Amino acid sequence: MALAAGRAMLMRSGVRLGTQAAARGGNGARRFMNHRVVVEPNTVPGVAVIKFKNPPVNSLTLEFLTEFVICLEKLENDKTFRGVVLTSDCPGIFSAGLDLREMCGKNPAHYAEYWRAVQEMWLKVYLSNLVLVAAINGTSPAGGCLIALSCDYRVLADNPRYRMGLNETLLGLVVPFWFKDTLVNTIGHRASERALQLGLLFPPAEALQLGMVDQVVPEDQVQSTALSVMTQWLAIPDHVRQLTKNMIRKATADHLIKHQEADIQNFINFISRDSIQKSLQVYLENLKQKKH
Ligand SMILES: CC/C=C\CC/C=C/CC(=O)SCCNC(=O)CCNC(=O)[C@H](O)C(C)(C)COP(=O)(O)OP(=O)(O)OC[C@H]1O[C@@H](n2cnc3c(N)ncnc32)[C@H](O)[C@@H]1OP(=O)(O)O
Repeated sequence: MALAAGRAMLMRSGVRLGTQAAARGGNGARRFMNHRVVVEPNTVPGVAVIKFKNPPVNSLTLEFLTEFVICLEKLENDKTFRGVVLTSDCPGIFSAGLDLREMCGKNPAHYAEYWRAVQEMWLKVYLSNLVLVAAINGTSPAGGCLIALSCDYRVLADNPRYRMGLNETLLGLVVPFWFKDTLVNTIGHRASERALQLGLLFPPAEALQLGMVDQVVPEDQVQSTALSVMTQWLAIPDHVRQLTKNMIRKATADHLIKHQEADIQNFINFISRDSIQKSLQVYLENLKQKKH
């Protein structure tokens, strides 16, 4: 249903589905390209690399979210793939999180469509049958951090400029319960309480200490490390690993699935408030100002 809506949206925006450019790379591997998400089968059999390519900062626009979900779905349905590495094609930035312009100055119907796309993306990543390893080669606040937290394993580049965390309170936003649940499941209750209230963004050493990431490695080794970790995960038969993953994650996902419509309505009510719109505009303005 969501996929169908996404396809319709992409058709409206002029993106042709089923006609991804396919080219052969130097090693003979096929390389699929959408506009904003690039999928590269890798040298590790059964593993694809998804590169986020939505410059300048890989913000999670409606179109990006739709392409990303369709890509994951295609890989899941193609039985030659068992694992995916998620990484970024934008230097220094994994993802800047939800696109602030999607949440500013729009109408309730747009907010509903956008929030449903955010929910569907999270459910798709969180419950994926594939092994997902995040190769975090840049900063990843808020929604960007959520994507990484929803993977099975996280490798972060050792660069003190790269920060990770759920910083929603710094934007005047209340973190959705399923963002919170994902963080609590990863770093525990007490650490989440502090991180979420203060909107903390952690440098690599602290992210590692908290358990927000599993490994910190030199920047030029992020993808190769993610691929070698993948080999270990793929040594486990898919069906037992998938059933185990589902058993662990189902309750968290079901919480959103059960309250999906109420969560959309809550988002619309919250984001439409004048005070929230004002603080998002100020935040965007501050991002612009810091350049001058
Ligand atoms: C009930 C629930 C209600 C609400 C829940 C809503 C949940 C929201 C979760 C989120 O994900 S909110 C988004 C949080 N993201 C951030 O706070 C990141 C903001 N961006 C930055 O801190 C920086 O841009 C950066 C560190 C990612 C990159 O810095 P730098 O390389 O210096 O680039 P610029 O800052 O110059 O940015 C370039 C360009 O991109 C625009 N931009 C940046 N982030 C976003 C974004 N998230 N959405 C839309 N646009 C973004 C920025 O404004 C610049 O645009 P110009 O037009 O000025 O070039």
